[in-house]
Amino acid sequence: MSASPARRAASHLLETVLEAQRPLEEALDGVPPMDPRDKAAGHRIAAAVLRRLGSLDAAMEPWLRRAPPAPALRALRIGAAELLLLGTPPHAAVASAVSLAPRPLAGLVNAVLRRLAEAGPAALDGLDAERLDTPPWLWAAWHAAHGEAVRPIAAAHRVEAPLDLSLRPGATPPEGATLLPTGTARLPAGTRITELPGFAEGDFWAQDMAAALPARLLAAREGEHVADLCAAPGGKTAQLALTGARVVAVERDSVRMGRLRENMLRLRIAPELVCEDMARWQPAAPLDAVLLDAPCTATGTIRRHPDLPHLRRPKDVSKLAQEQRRLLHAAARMLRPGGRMVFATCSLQAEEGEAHLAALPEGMRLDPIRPEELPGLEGCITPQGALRTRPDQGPEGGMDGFFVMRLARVGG
Ligand SMILES: C[S@@+](CC[C@H](N)C(=O)[O-])C[C@H]1O[C@@H](n2cnc3c(N)ncnc32)[C@H](O)[C@@H]1O
Repeated sequence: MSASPARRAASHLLETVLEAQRPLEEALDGVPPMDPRDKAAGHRIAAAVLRRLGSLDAAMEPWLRRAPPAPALRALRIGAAELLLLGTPPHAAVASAVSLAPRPLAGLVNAVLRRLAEAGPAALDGLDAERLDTPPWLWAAWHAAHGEAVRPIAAAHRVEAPLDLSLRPGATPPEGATLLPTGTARLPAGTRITELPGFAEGDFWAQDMAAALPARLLAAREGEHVADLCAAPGGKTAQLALTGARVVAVERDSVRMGRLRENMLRLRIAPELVCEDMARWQPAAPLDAVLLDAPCTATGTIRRHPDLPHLRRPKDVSKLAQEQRRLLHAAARMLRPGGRMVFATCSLQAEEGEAHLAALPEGMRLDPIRPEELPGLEGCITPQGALRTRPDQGPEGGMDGFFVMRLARVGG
């Protein structure tokens, strides 16, 4: 038996993420041409392995004397995920994993997976899944930042996020969607946005419920001159432009700017586009408001990107936090007296969030977020008036982890 295209795709994805240390999205682009359904099935298997890697390895450990070579380990992990998490019939899961393994190691893969098939999903019982599936440095950082919530945060990462949509004003939510109190329409995980009626017409775009909050908190008004300073792929640009404000979208990466352009075309929005490092860009006149959705480790989006815990390192956090400070200061210089800024990161790391409150740019003060601005999420407002969301919070299905603070330039 030769391995199915879906399992070969899964193996390629795992090799690219875990061994080559490249992002899953990039790995997906590199999958050899195949039926899209096979590719989607391979993606689903690889994502399950990445989400539960520690647990799967722990479940197999009793039958492994030492770590097998990488190709055999990949086959074992794929087989284990299918047996323990994805409900694949045992004979198919074992046989296909065996066919993925290099010849001399096929016997080992067969022996281990047969034992695992006998145990079934109960092989995961009693394991400390939250800890096993979270790199220790992230666990420690989240424990320091969020206390006992570290465990529910880790548990939330086991589940794929729903598809959240931001709607164009006046658009009807797609059938079957739940309308959340903040205005986001929520559909089950795995829903394909491009297949929803209204997609081509630009009635909505994908945007996590928490990701829709920063632009709302900026409260741009018709006629105001506003910049979205780290704009691609443009979810927040769309929100700002649909208020009637005059929006300029600044993005440094030309490929990502191309995606933003396409999204704006579909949504029938025409902001001004500037492809440049925002720290070098100067508006023609001081601005009324800026949104700075700064580059970050994105650890608040692990439910959507299960590769992140395997790719990020502690040094990335400090490097990005430093870059965020640089951009924060540059953004502050663009505002008129009285002008507003919303700073956001989709990170759970305090260094990329709460720590910035202690070092505001000169001439800027905190403009505390008020509970009445966020009905249903009042508990996510920090004592200082910033917003902290976590994946274990919010309505059924959770939300991404974001830090958001609103600042105002003194005077005016
Ligand atoms: C968190 S993403 C923005 C997501 C976007 N705001 C949205 O809602 O769709 C950060 C973006 O900032 C861009 N970026 C990073 N550094 C930048 C800089 N110095 N100037 C402009 N854009 C930058 C990245 O290429 C990336 O597209």
